[in-house]
Amino acid sequence: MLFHCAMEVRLPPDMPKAEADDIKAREKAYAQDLMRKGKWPHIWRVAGRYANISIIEAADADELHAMLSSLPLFPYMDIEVTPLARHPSAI
Ligand SMILES: O=C(O)CC1=CCC(=O)O1
Repeated sequence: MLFHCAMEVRLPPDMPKAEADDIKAREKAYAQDLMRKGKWPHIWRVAGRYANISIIEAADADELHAMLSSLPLFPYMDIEVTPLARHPSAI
């Protein structure tokens, strides 16, 4: 099933740049691995904010939570999840 995930990143302003750069690099590698596997088909930057809108494929909420909570940035993100169902007008 598909989940709409709105992620807002809030890194502590006093986090050393090297630490922030390392977390961001690990986040990118982890996310791109899921994208290559087809589990993360969309990610869009929210213009003007350190935030993204993503569509993530997971069997259920438990799998989604496992994926999201493994993100290196997870401790520094607010994530709002909306489960998506097929719209009856979709073709
Ligand atoms: O930069 C972000 O929006 C946070 C993020 C989530 C997955 C990713 O690669 O970056």
